[in-house]
Amino acid sequence: MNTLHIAGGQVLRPDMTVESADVLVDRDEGTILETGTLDADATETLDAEGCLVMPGLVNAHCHAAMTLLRGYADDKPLGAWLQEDIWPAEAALTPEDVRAGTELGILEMIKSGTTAFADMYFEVPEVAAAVEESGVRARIGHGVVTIGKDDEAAWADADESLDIAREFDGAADGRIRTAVMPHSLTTVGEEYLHELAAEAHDDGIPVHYHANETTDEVEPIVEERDERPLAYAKSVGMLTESDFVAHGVHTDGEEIELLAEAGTGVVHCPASNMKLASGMAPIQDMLDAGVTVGLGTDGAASNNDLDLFDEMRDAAMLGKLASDDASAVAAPDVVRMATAGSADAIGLPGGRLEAGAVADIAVVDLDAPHLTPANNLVSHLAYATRGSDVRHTVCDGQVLMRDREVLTLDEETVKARARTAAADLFERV
Ligand SMILES: CSC[C@H]1O[C@@H](n2cnc3c(O)ncnc32)[C@H](O)[C@@H]1O
Ligand SMILES: [Zn+2]
Repeated sequence: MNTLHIAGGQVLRPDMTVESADVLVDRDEGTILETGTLDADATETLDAEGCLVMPGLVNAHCHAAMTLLRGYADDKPLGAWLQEDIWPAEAALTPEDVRAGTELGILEMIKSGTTAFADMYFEVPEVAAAVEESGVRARIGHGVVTIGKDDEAAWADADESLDIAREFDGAADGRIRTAVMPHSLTTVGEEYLHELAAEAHDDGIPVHYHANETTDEVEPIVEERDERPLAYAKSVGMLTESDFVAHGVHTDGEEIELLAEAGTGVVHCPASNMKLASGMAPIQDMLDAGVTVGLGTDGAASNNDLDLFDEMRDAAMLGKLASDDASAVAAPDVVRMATAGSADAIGLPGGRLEAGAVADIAVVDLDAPHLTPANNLVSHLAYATRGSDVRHTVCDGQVLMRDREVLTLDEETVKARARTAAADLFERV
C-alpha cells in the first residue's frame, strides 16, 4: 500500500483532547487509515517529533486573488472601500492577474496550515487551475453582481455563475466543489436571487453570499421589505442546509433561529469585520443556538493576511467583547470553528483527524518561545500559534509542504509573478 507515516507527534482529536500518536495515511485514497502507536513501514514519512498534528485549517470565506490588492486600500468602511478603490481596481484585472493572485493566496494558506478554502471571485477557471496545481481542496464560485447592469448583462453574469458551478464541480479528482455565489442581498436583484437559488438547488449545488455585514446593508432591506435580511434570503430560497453566508454581523435573535432551523452555515470573518469597522457578530449566541459557524479570512485587502491562526485569536478576542463575557467564544470553540465548523459550513470533507477522514493535516512545530511552556495546546492554537509555526501541510494524502518547503508551487516564482501583476495593475488603474 502507498502510505504516509506522520511519526512521533501529539495528535489533536475531534473532541479537542490531545494525545501522543502517529498517523498513518493511505496516499492513494487520500484518507487517514489509523492513529496510535504505529510501527509502520511506510512509503513516505514526515517527522512530527515535538509537533502537534492537527486537521488542516479550513478558510470558509475568501477571495484569494485579492492578495494582489493587499495594502492597496486601507482604513475605510466597506462601502467606500469597495466603490472608491477595490471595484475600480478589480475591473482592470486580467485572467492572468487572477491566476497570479490566487496562487499567491494558496501559497500563503499552505504555509500557514490551511488545506481547504471557499472562494468567491471571477475568472474562476483560473482559480480552478491554481487549486488543481497546488493540491489544496476548495469550494469555488463566480461572484454575481447585478446592480448597475442592464437586464441582459445581469442575466449573463447570473448564468456565468451557474455554468461555472456546473462545469467545475468535482474537478481536480474531486478536490474542487462549487457553489453559486450571488455577491450579497443588496447587490443582486430579487428575480436573479430566486432563479440562482432554484437552479443551483435543482442541481444539488449550494449558494454562498455575503449577508448582514454592515448596518448600511441591513437597513435598506428592512425599509424596503419590512423584513430582516435573512427572512428575505429564506423567501428567495437561499437559506437551506447546503447554503452558507459570510459575516452575519448584524443578525438578530430571530435570524439566528432561522439559521439554526435551516442548518445554514455562517462564516465569521473577525479581522475583516474589525478592519472595516463593520461590527461584532453575535458568535456566542449563534453557537448557543446550534448554528454551524466556520471561520474565514475574507480577502487579503481587508485582513490583511490569510493566516487562520490570526483569525482564531481575533475570533476569540472579538467574541468576548461582543458578549461582554470573557468566557465567551473560548479556545476550543475557535479551534472547532477553524476546522470542523468551517468544513461543515461549506460542505467539504475535513476538519477532523480520525480514521476514515480525509487526510488533510497540518503539523505545528511547538518549539518556539511563544509556544513555551506547552501547558495547554488547544489554548496555544487559539491564542499563541502563528501560521509560520506550521512545519508540514498535507492535503488529500499528498504532502504539499515539507519542513516549510512548498512542494507543489515554486514559492519564488509565485511571489515574483504576483509582484509584477500587482505593479502592472496599479499602473493601469
Ligand atoms: C463579485 S466577486 C466577490 C466580490 O466581493 C468583494 N468583497 C471583498 N470583500 C468583501 C466584503 O467584506 N464584503 C463584500 N464584498 C467583498 C470583492 O472585492 C469582489 O468584488
Ligand atoms: Zn467577502
